[in-house]
Amino acid sequence: MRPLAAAEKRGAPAVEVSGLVKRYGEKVAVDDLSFAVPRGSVFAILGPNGAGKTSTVETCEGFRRADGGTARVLGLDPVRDATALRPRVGVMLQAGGGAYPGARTAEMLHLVASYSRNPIDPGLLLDLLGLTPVARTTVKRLSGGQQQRLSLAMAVVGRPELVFLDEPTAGLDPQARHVVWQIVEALRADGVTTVLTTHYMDEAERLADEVLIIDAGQAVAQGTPAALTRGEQPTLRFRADAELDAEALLTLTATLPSGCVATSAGDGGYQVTGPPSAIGPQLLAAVTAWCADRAVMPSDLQVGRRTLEDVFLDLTGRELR
Ligand SMILES: Nc1ncnc2c1ncn2[C@@H]1O[C@H](COP(=O)(O)OP(=O)(O)OP(=O)(O)O)[C@@H](O)[C@H]1O
Repeated sequence: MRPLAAAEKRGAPAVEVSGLVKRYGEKVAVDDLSFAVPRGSVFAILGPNGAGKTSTVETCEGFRRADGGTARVLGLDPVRDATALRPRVGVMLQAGGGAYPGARTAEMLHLVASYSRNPIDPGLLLDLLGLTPVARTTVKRLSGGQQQRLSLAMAVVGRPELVFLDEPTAGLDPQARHVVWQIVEALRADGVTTVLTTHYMDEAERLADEVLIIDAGQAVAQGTPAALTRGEQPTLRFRADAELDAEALLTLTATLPSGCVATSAGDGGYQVTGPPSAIGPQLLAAVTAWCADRAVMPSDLQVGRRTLEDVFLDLTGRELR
């Protein structure tokens, strides 16, 4: 058995980033970012396009050098100790990169598996990820989604201790997304640490033990999804098949229990906020009665806590996508 590294003995984080700075010329992509990923956890880095997610993980993967601060991975330096880290860390690059275009799918996965002492059965992974029908197809002929799934298989086949997944489900169909989620859950059950980047809030909420929200290279919030979305104000949300202008929203507000206010949430969506005691059956009845009076059909009606997207909007005034 491999002797335990000193960092493991101390229960040190799997990844520890401290004051990280990454620049491209004048552009500061990562701006004094610090976070720690506990071993065995799923850690999601969430942020809009260009927030600095890929720059951060690629620095941790040893593909980029930090311009300031430090990144420690399994207690080691990702650039200097790259050789020692390679068998212990799985990497899934953005958009499914990393496979040789001329290799066949199964051949590629067997090759990666051959670098590991105790790999997962490649055939099993191909099956699980729906790649068996294209096992003999060359990588360059795979669809984008198939390349992405192969890239995930390559990241996990060697039973790494830590996996970096850069937007693992971007562009995948719902069924493939669920398979990816199941794999991440299986990794966690096996004690593997996963760091993933995403701009899907539902993915982060479903998978992550801890979420770091970044914007313009800086951390804007960090915590468990439950802690981040534990809003002071529960909210009722709905969509309507007709536009509700400011005047309509005022008349709706006037019919609601005291303290409740109806506002537009943009994009055909509306929300009612108010004191927690008022967000209940009476409110629901008042909203639907008002809609019925005006022959407005409400849809996607839900009462609940804030989503990570709401948190992000509150923090930055911008949408997550
Ligand atoms: N090689 C590069 N050269 C110049 N600028 C870069 C380079 N890579 C990234 N950037 C810039 O750095 C910023 C952060 O990019 P990065 O890819 O890390 O963000 P991201 O959060 O992963 O975005 P996305 O969700 O679009 O993948 C962006 O403004 C991007 O344009």
